[in-house]
Amino acid sequence: MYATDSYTTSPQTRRTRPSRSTYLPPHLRNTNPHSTFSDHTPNSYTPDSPTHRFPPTRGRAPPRGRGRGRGRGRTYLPRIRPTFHSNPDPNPFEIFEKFDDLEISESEENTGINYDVYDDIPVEASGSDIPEPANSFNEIDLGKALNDNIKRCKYVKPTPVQRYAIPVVMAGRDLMACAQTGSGKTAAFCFPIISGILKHCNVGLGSSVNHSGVASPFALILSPTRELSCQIHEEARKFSYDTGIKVAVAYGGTPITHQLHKLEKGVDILVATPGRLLDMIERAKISLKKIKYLALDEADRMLDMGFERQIRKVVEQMGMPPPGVRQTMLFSATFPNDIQRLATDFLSNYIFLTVGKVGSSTELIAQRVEFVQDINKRDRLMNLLVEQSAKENNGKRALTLIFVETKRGADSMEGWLCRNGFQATAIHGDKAQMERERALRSFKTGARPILVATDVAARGLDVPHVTHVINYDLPKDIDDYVHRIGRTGRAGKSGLATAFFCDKNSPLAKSLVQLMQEAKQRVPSWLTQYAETSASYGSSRSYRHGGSKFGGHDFRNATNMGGGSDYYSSAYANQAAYGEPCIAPSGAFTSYYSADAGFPVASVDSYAAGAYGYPYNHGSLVAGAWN
Ligand SMILES: Nc1ncnc2c1ncn2[C@@H]1O[C@H](COP(=O)(O)OP(=O)(O)OP(=O)(O)O)[C@@H](O)[C@H]1O
Repeated sequence: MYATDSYTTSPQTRRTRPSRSTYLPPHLRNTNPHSTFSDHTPNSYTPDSPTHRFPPTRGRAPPRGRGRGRGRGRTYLPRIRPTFHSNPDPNPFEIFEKFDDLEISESEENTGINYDVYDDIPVEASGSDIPEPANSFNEIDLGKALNDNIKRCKYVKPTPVQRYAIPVVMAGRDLMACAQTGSGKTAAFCFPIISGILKHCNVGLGSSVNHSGVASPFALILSPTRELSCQIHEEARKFSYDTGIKVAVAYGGTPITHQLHKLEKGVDILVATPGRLLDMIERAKISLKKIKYLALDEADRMLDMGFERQIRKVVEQMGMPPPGVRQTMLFSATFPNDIQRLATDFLSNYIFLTVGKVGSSTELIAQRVEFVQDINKRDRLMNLLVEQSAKENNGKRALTLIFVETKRGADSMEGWLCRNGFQATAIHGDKAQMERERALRSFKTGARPILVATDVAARGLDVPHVTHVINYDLPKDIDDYVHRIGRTGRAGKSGLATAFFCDKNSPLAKSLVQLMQEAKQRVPSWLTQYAETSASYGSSRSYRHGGSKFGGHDFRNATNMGGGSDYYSSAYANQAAYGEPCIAPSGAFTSYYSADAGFPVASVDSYAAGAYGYPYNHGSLVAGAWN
């Protein structure tokens, strides 16, 4: 732990909300000591919570063994047959299929992930007593069963968000984490949940379902879309394989009876979309009173206008233990300040973590923006697809994801592509759930290598081999653009994102230019001109609400900095990392790296800098930044 400070709850930070009329299902009434939360643990942040920068990992990675190189040092272990007696999962063969090979291997071969791309990634953490990051999975006490599954997944070492986030949650802390798309956030919240349940809960003793058939999971993972819930469910099942932990999923659009039937067999980790979950709670099929871990994936989306009411109901009015009793984790690639502020209602003394130039696209994604008038878009798309199929050789099918604005547009585009000889399918919110699942499956398998989608497919979906994302219609919000293009360039792989820009997209121009510059992309001069002249200047949601760039700052500090502060560049991070006291170009941060301590010890907090005896330069700070 970095015992850098001792913070007490600031009374001003305590937020109260008007009470709402609350429906409590019969089975929850007067039974739960936590069912009224008027005195819940307040958020114990102070606006001047310290921010820590961590050095890049370059040079600190554990030495590679002799296992590199074809055929050398590969560890062959006896093939493990699944032993289903200890895993009461109703359909274990699904899992067997997912593990293409259940052999446990230490080899770095076949992992398919280029960990080197993460070496220089900048990391910031703010809050009190921040646990130290881990360099390897072995350094974290995850338990043998989970470690075996990590090896089965061929995860050789943690991605940066995993290195930093897992120790935070394992230390019992709440977390708001912001990390680039495709950087492994799912495992970052699943691993500590699984490990915690194995250590602290009575798994397998029938505790997760009572005699009246009400299931009481220990962990709840909420996500905004049905497909993402299914994906997290599959991941969590893989990670829990052979541990005895039961994972279930609840999402709408399919008959509830099948899902209820599964719940009756018990559930330790429930992955759900909010609407279906509320339905199940109201039918007295799920109780939240034993929840120890609550994770919100795509947390900014979960708390924006579309979902906030439902999330509040689930978290605050359905008997779930309050913040401080349960542990809460919020993850996303983007975190606007206004949403961060809302989220504090669900958190207690949390750590805010940003990994990477957060909210920005990774540099692994090559971004191209073309000026195309609406009337010419189909022609241009056709040319792109023809060029692309000409390049596809080696019999390998690359997958292309095309984003359009409307559901009708998606259907019409699907029909047009098919009529023109392309194997396309479409996914959007008006399709029946079975059709949605069929579309996604045929895309994933390559049977239909072109998927036309609305934003329903923008967040979280992890489809390997998506090499090209085309924004046929650009979204209105830059965060949506970040999530959309993040369907490619995942897990260290590279990808291409093409956007068709026309006059009506000019409000997005400024944020698009800044995003592209952050990701070191070539920005066409016409787009820069649009950015300079368009109404995007001063436009509210188009560019990083609250002024913090790419949603990557702890709003507790950002509000104190008067907003508008620049995120530091890699060069700046490196400067800090190599031991030089330095001032961020915009005066946003002061950061030092201590050779003795091995980590950066000072940050935005002048007290923190002073405390470690380093010179502190107020010279370039933004006026009023510390008030
Ligand atoms: N430590 C690891 N080693 C190798 N691969 C990993 C590791 N962690 C995650 N992955 C793989 O990286 C891919 C992306 O992970 P994941 O879907 O969790 O990303 P994400 O950060 O949640 O993305 P998004 O922001 O789009 O939701 C997945 O295919 C996952 O299996």
